[in-house]
Amino acid sequence: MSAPAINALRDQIATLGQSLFDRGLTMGSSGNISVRLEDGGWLMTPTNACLGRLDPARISRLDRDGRLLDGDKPTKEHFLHTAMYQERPQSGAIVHLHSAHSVAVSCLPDVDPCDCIPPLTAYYVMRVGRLPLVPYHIPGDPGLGDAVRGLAGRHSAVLLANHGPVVAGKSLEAAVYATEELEETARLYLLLRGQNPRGLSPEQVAELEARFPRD
Ligand SMILES: O=C(O)[C@@H](O)C(=O)COP(=O)(O)O
Ligand SMILES: [Zn+2]
Repeated sequence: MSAPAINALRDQIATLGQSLFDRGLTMGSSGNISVRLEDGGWLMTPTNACLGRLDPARISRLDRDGRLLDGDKPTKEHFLHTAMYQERPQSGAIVHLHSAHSVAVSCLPDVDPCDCIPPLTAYYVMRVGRLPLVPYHIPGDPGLGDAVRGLAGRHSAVLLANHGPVVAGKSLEAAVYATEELEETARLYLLLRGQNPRGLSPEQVAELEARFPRD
């Protein structure tokens, strides 16, 4: 991959990171973003960086073995990102946020750990699908990578208990769109709690999955 192409990806991470941060989808220095490179390595946001103020030149570049090639020290969740990529060869980017409504759902005592949010809307099914809950781990625990590895082959998005969403997409733009859709649907789910909302039927979900296959 040429240096200009890698620099364009660095710029895109900074632009979309700022967009997410400016809309309050993650706070402070929370969240991290990565993009897979053609040589098998990755760009990852540095640890303790604010997604709203990323310097493209300081974004970490790792080789296929996870060694830092340039930029600052990568996110402490690099284990989590690389585990998800290993299970999802079709995915080109991953976004992890502390988006409030998704985090709120991740703290509820009664969510279905196999699927935390019901299929309320068509777009949610098209972009996210079934959302499993990953048991709580301390941030940066390599065990989080192992826990995600068992799920990521079948799910492009997972919800870390008492923490937040991790969403993969074919491209960075696709991963950001899916993360936004997840956050909006988490908000709807919380708005509708206690009202026995009518979700989509299994037949309606199956039709959407056949017509609009996810990555
Ligand atoms: O919650 C955490 O500590 C991490 O998952 C996170 O969101 C930010 O960590 P860094 O990417 O290492 O800054
Ligand atoms: Zn986090």
